[in-house]
Amino acid sequence: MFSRLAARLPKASALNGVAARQVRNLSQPAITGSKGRNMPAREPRTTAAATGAEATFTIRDGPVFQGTAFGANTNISGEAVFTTSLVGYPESMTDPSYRGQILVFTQPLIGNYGVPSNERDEFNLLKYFESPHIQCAGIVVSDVATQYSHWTAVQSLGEWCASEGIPAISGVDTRAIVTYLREQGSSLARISIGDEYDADEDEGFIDPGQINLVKRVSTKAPFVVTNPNAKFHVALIDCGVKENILRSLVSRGASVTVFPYNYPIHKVADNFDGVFISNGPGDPTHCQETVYNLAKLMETSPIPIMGICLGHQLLALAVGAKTIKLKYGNRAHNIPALDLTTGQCHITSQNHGYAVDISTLPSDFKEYFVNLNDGSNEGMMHKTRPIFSTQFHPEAKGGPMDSSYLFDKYMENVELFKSNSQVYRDNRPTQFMIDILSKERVGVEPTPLSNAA
Ligand SMILES: NC(=O)CC[C@H](N)C(=O)O
Repeated sequence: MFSRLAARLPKASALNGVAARQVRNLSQPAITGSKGRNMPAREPRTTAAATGAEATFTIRDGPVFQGTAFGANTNISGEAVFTTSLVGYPESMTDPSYRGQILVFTQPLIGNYGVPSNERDEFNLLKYFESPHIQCAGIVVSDVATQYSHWTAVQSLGEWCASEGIPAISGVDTRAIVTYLREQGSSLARISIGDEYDADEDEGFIDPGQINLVKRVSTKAPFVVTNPNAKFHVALIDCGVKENILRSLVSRGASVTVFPYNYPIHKVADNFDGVFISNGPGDPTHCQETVYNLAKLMETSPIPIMGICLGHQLLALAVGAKTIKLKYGNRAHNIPALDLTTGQCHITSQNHGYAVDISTLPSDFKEYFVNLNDGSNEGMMHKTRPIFSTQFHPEAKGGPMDSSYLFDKYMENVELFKSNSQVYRDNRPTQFMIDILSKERVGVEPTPLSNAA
């Protein structure tokens, strides 16, 4: 019914942006003894800045755009995708879900509020970034601001890109690029610095859709984000988790143990009050181990589960549904999602190229949210058990906080599960947990992609 309704609605213009709202300021008790979030300092990249050099943005089998470089002096290729968000470039660029992608901004002026510091909050989580490094392969903007002004800014966008080894191009017609991508669908592309890109020297275009990117961004060993006043302990499957997902859980009274994406979670779920599946890059069908583990988990444990974005897609695959690749995806901070249980519309933050094919959902699940722009699926829930997931990002960094109540809903499920649990647990770590707590987070460095992943 709602898909038909959505089909009748006029298509919202992709450029019809609404300013993102302020992110809530969380004031929470100070944390002690937090382990694992101290990523090893990274050696500065050797790539030099290419500021002012000629640069080319080439779409495979498509148009070529000449512009000016303002980031690192290096050539890359990847999937060209566009975001219509007006603000939040530091958050988007550090979101691991953008790994392997060249991010085209439709907002014409980017960089005017600079780049913030890597300051951490009371939970030892990054305050202004969603991971310690830039994750997208490169960026494309119409007009880059070299002068910046903001109380959190410590450097310009160009300086940041150069120090992180990320090429960037400005002075190109991003409207023409987006028009092309909307008509042809998301395409492989290349940023080349210096002489015009020579097709004869084509090294091939890297297709991130063919690579298991989750393996690259997931933690290599379990680590814990501690809330000293935690009432609950949640296990999170890290497929490329954003800092604000961790913060959204920890600030609601949970300590979170973060596991590698392929950790056999069903074997350790007994130690936890809830399981959470994070966002992440690439095609969900690459994560077959995670899908298997989740299916086993749901078969053997009544534990509450919540998933976001890739987490939603993996949960859907685990219950036997299918995922599809969208023509060009949804990347914006103002996408309307209708809650089918209440009839309320929420303005949501999104970044995805794949979606769940809702017609393949098994009968014990129902659709939870639907996208009012294109009718695509935005979430699902189990009909009787505390399991639900969303395609959009309730943690919304950046973006509107309309749907942050979903974390409250999850924590209610976790609380209920814990209080009904037969085994008394006082939040002191089990021997299993002590073993895990002794490990630090293993840093995950951005590495250049190759098709031979
Ligand atoms: N933000 C995400 O988790 C993205 C999920 C998935 N990689 C997609 O593009 O659909």
